[in-house]
Amino acid sequence: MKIIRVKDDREMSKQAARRIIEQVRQNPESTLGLATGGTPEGTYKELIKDYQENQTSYKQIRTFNLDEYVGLAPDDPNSYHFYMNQNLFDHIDIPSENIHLPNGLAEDLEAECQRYDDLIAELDGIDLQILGIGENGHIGFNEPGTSFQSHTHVETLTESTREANARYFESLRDVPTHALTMGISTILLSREILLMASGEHKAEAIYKLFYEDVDEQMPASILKTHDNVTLIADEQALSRMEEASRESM
Ligand SMILES: O=P(O)(O)OC[C@H]1O[C@](O)(CO)[C@@H](O)[C@@H]1O
Repeated sequence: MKIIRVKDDREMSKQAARRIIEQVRQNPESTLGLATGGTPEGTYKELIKDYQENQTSYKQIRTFNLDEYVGLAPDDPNSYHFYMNQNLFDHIDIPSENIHLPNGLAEDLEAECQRYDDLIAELDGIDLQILGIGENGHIGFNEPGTSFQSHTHVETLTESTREANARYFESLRDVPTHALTMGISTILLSREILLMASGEHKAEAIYKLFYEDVDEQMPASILKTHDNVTLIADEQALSRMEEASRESM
């Protein structure tokens, strides 16, 4: 895993945006895998800025988001559909038919998961996948204990994830208990992965990522087996890992 160490969230966002823009320019028909949450917000702002200043076009780009809450409609302000429209899609020239997120309102959730995986495969997979990391090491919504062989599936959210994401909701009670998420094996099929982390609250997860074995209890640890992963992390997120490496010298 390649590591790019940056000063802060702003630098992380710029570095990630730079790589995404390069991908879009080199292959305007790329398929991007996108994430939600706090981590990629600055990156999406940078993409919008670049679109306005340099007219980088997304007309032929296709996107697949990692996850969506079960039970939230696309126009629900807490849904990841809404987040993506507000934070990126409404501000660039991507056609709506090129945008894909799992449908959290599907009547048959199992069939919806299968449809999502089939569509990713049909469109020849993901060229560049953006990932954040949960404080408990989750990627997408794959919580600790999820099989590394998992495909897109319904995940029961842990209390710690619901608490971490409650900041977007009126109260913890409103945070859905389940989500649809690309599985670990779905994520690993991406040809390139950009993992992003910023802030001290991510320091423990990043430390475990490097200092603990590849284990299903630490979902992000599987990324160490992929041959094209770059971690872009800021000083705070790297602090615990760097402290441990200093101590072992
Ligand atoms: O970026 P945050 O808000 O810290 O969340 C970490 C990860 O957890 C999720 O919210 C769950 O999918 C991701 O969107 C994100 O990458």
